[in-house]
Amino acid sequence: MTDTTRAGFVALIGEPNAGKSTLLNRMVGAKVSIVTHKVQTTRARIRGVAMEGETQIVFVDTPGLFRPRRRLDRAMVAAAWGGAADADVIVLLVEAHRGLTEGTQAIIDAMRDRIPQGQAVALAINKIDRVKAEVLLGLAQELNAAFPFAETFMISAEKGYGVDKLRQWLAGVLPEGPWFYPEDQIADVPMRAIAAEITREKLTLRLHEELPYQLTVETEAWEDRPDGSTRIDQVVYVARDGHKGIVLGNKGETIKQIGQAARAEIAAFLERPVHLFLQVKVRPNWLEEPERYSEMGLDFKDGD
Ligand SMILES: Nc1nc2c(ncn2[C@@H]2O[C@H](COP(=O)(O)OP(=O)(O)OP(=O)(O)O)[C@@H](O)[C@H]2O)c(=O)[nH]1
Repeated sequence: MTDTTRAGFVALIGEPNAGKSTLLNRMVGAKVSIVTHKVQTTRARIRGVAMEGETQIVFVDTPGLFRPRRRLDRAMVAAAWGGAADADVIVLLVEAHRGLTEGTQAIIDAMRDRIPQGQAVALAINKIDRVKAEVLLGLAQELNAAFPFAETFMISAEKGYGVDKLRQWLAGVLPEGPWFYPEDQIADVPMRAIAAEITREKLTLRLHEELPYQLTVETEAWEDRPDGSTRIDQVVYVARDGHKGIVLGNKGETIKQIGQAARAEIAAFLERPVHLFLQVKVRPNWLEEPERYSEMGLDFKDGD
C-alpha cells in the first residue's frame, strides 16, 4: 500500500426518524458488513463499515440517542452520550421539513455540555427532497447559529443526494492510522446473509454438540412491508433426514425457540419488527456445493 491509511469512528445522531438508518445504508452501500454483529467494541455497537479510498469509516450506534422510546429529553440524551463523545466525528441529522425542533435543540444543548473541544461535528440537513431550496438556507443559518458545526451538508439519504460528498468529507477528517478491520473481514455481505448467520448462530447455541455440522441457513425471501416490518423466510438445510428431527425437536419446540431468538436479534439489528418464518429441509449434497457457502460468507475450516 502506497498511500497513508486513515480510520476512525463516526456516530450518526439525530431525532428518531431523522433518517440515520437510511443514511447508514447509503454510505455503507446496499450491503452492510458482516462485522456489524460479530465484532463487539468497548465504545459502541458497530453498525457498518464504509471504505472511501484508503480510509476506513466505522459507523457506531449510540442506542439511547438513536432509539428513545418517547420524547428525546435531556436526561436520555445525556445517558446515551458516551458512545457519541468517543467517536472521532459526529454527524447530526436534522429533517429539513421539521427544522430546529425541540428534540434537535436538546441534542445540541447536550453537545455543548459534553463534546470534547476539537471534536468535529458535522450537520447534515436530510430529506431536502421534501422542501424548497429557499427554506434550506435559512435553516442552515439558524442551526449554525445554534452550534459551531464544522461543516454543513444538504442531503437526501433516500435519493442519495449529497451523500458521496459527506462520505468524502468524513474520510478526509478521520485521523491517519491503520485500519480497524482487515480488508477481507469487511467483505460486503448482504443483509440476507447476515440474517442467515444470526439464525445459524442460534442453532449452534441451542443444539451444541447435537448440531449436525452439515447444516446451513439460507434466506429465501425478504419483504420490507409498508407497515414498517420485515418478513423474512429462511430455510435450514440439513444433510440427512435424521437431522431434521433434531433441529425440529419434540413437537417443533426446538425450532420454535431458535426462531424466537433469531427473530429478536434480527429485529434488533434491523431496528424494525421482523416476522421470521423457518423451514427445515433435507438437501443431501449441499456440502458439495462450495459456491453456496462462499456466497453466504460462511468460512468452513477443519474442525468446524
Ligand atoms: N423524503 C425522504 N424521506 C427520507 C429520507 N431519508 C429517510 N427518509 C425516510 O424517513 C423515515 C425514517 O428513516 P430512518 O432511516 O428509519 O430513520 P432513523 O433516524 O434511523 O429512525 P430511528 O431508527 O427511529 O431513529 C423512513 O421512512 C425513510 O424512508 C430522505 O432523504 N427523504
